[in-house]
Amino acid sequence: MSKRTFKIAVLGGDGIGPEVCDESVRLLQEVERRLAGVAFDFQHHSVGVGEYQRNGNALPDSTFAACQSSDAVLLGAMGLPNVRYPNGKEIAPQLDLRERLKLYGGVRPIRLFNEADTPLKNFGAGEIDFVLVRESTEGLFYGRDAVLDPDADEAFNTMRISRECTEQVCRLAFQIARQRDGMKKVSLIDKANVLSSMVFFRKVFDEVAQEFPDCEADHVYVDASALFLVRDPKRFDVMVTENMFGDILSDLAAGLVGGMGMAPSGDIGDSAAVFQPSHGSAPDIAGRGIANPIAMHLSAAMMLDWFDDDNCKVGAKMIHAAITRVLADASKRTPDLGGSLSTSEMTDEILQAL
Ligand SMILES: NC(=O)C1=CN([C@@H]2O[C@H](COP(=O)(O)OP(=O)(O)OC[C@H]3O[C@@H](n4cnc5c(N)ncnc54)[C@H](O)[C@@H]3O)[C@@H](O)[C@H]2O)C=CC1
Ligand SMILES: CC(C)CC(=O)C(=O)O
Ligand SMILES: [Mg+2]
Repeated sequence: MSKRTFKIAVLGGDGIGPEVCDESVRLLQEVERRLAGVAFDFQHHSVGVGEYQRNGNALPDSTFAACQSSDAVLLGAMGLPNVRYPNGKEIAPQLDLRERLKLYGGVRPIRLFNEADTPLKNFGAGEIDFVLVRESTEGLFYGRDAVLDPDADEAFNTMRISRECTEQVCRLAFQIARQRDGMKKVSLIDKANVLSSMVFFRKVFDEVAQEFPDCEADHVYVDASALFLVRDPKRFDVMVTENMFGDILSDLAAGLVGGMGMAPSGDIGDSAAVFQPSHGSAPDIAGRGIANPIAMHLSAAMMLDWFDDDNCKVGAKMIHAAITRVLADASKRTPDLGGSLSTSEMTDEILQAL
């Protein structure tokens, strides 16, 4: 039987990025061995701060071309707080990737695997379970190219909300709600009480909602949503919001289920996708082999699920089930969650549970 081959561009990046990314490649290779009919062709590329320091370009053209021609990109993390472009901003080629590949949908699932990992009281495994969908190519991040005038007494960044991206991201959110075994409810997180850009976002959301009469459409202001996430996360099924609000709320949401090491992500477009944890390069723990690889592994599972292939979907379920089994035992944790396992020991546990 001939195997279907998926070409995967692997961009480890900076800090703990390569540490967790290499572990996910190891996990995927084991999944590949166990699945009939699927092969993964991993192609590693150097990106991020190291590449910028060596060659002056954090995302070389050849690497971008490789990402374009791959079936998906697996990315660790990029950027370091102390390494900046001459204009003062951090090296963040992951944002260029999202924009250039038109990855409008930043899909960030939040799930509690074990009651031991949440700071909230009275929430058991699976009782915090929602998806935050963040528009990933515009919003307030659109203003990131604004040039700072060193002599000016004020600075501006523009928020862009386009009909095209808003329709796309809202449609994606409703499609996810439809597929999930949940309340089939999409909550728009906005600031339509203050910003006209958000009034427009809400108008487009309400129009898209008409296409999904089987789903409930809800509006929550972003400040109140921060409160509700902490007080009553069960009110959310799928949330959809602009780029910066989603960036902030997705870290808050990660904190409900054990922190950044538990928060996977996929940046989805119509013809490309990048899968990476929601966390950054974590320079405070980089180089010690103690990063939690679960967010990266769950992102890898999202990638398999996104491939239009039944075998890969089985592989995604295998990874999810193995992680669920391992995390059911609260003693199996990396130090961020109070345990003593290293990054590779945590992966070994998951491999054994596959
Ligand atoms: N997608 C990306 O590539 C992202 C890159 N960044 C960049 O990463 C750098 C560091 O940013 P921070 O604000 O410190 O955010 P961060 O997400 O890297 O770290 C925040 C906190 O979470 C912890 N943490 C993160 N991932 C972890 C893991 N897998 N296991 C255990 N603990 C983990 C860190 O140790 C730290 O205490 C910055 O240069 C930032 O711009 C930040 C977020 C996303
Ligand atoms: C460089 C950052 C803006 C990336 C980030 O924080 C994220 O993807 O969540
Ligand atoms: Mg973030």
